Amino acid sequence: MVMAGDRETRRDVAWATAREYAHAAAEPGPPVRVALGRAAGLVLAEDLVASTPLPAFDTSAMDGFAVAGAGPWVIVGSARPGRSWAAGRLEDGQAVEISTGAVVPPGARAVLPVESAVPGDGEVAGPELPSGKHIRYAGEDASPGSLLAPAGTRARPALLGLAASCGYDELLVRRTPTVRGIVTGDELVHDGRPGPGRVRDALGPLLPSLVAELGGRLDGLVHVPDRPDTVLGKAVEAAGDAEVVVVTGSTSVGTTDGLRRLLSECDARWIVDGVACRPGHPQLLARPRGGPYVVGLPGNPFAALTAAYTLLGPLLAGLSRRPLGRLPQAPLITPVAAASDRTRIVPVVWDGPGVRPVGGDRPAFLNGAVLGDALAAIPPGVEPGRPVPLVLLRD
Ligand SMILES: Nc1nc2c(c(=O)[nH]1)N[C@H]1C(S)=C(S)[C@@H](COP(=O)(O)OP(=O)(O)OC[C@H]3O[C@@H](n4cnc5c(N)ncnc54)[C@H](O)[C@@H]3O)O[C@H]1N2
Ligand code: MOO
Repeated sequence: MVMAGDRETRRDVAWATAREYAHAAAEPGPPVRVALGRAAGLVLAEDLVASTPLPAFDTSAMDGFAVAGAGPWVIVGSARPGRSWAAGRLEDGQAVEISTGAVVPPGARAVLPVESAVPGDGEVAGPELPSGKHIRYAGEDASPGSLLAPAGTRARPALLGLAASCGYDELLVRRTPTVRGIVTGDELVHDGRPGPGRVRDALGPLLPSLVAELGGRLDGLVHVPDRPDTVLGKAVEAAGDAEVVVVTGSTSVGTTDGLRRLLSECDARWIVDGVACRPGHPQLLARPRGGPYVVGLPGNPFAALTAAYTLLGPLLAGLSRRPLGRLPQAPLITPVAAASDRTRIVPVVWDGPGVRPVGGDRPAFLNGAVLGDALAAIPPGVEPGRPVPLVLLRD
């Protein structure tokens, strides 16, 4: 368990530690019960366990004949999905024509697939089959009470199908954390081409899908000028009904960058005050008392993106009680010099057994992140050829 520290201990935190701090700081709200059809994408708040044996009954894995004893077998009836052969127990020398998914009659020893069956007059012959062949026995996949998915698993399509197979009509899940966006910058324009003194806002357009990808829901976005400070303060206050407020720009030390000052003035608890990485160094995470978490992303767009994967992603995971998990690792095929004192974050593509930098990764340029499969987080001082952690940009 990572404990909260004072501001000094939260300055220029190592990149991997910053992720842990953000994750550990999250205090999720109570879970809610929702209909299965509304649970897509939400995170389980309790373990998913099998409530019945799976399959729930002995069932045929093949279209053919359920047979008892040695052949040839006299055909005494048929069994279809949803319509069982109800005439009691199959005796040796008898067969029931059966469809895949139908209940296997008691007494049947195996299912003879139709392709192996030799039809006769009211009977069927075929090769000898090992006992149990092509029968899926009740409880073979899971017995009642067995753990199918732990709390913290996201309800992806397979989980929804599995829950339905088990007979669940509702699931206990975490609400998707709500996020409010505040984009700061007097120089920003929202349409047309960039030009001298005109910077096209890149973060407003990317925030909704980035937040969704990281497990939250952006439920509002405002643009505020850099000055006066009170404007940013009022915007943060107005966003108080969201769980997380993301402020872009304003993270640095210039006269127009008021976020740190604002958070200090309201006596916020500092969770991360700068991360020892490049780009993204000035990012921050703090929580004004009784208020939402405030994530500060640097204004430079690639720096903001890397910062979102560093602090916002782990925070949102924590708010849904999703585990942080261990990042996948791979070596860099083309060596990249590690920095001595900070993590370097570099977009990379897969290349055989490793990854290689794709370029286009200066702090304001998103091209590398567009083309990359992952962001490699190259720890300080790591030796060339060693595996480095990867934040995947694509599934
Ligand atoms: N004296 C220092 N100056 C700076 C430092 C430092 O340590 N000492 N750190 C630099 C680093 S690193 C970064 S990153 C930036 C972070 O600055 P802010 O978060 O305060 O952001 P701004 O100053 O407002 O903008 C920086 C840059 O990004 C452009 N920008 C801002 N918002 C957007 C947007 N929505 N879409 C596209 N581009 C945006 C803005 O025009 C600036 O060019 O601070 C350095 N300075
Ligand atoms: O850290 Mo800044 O984010 O390098 O550009």
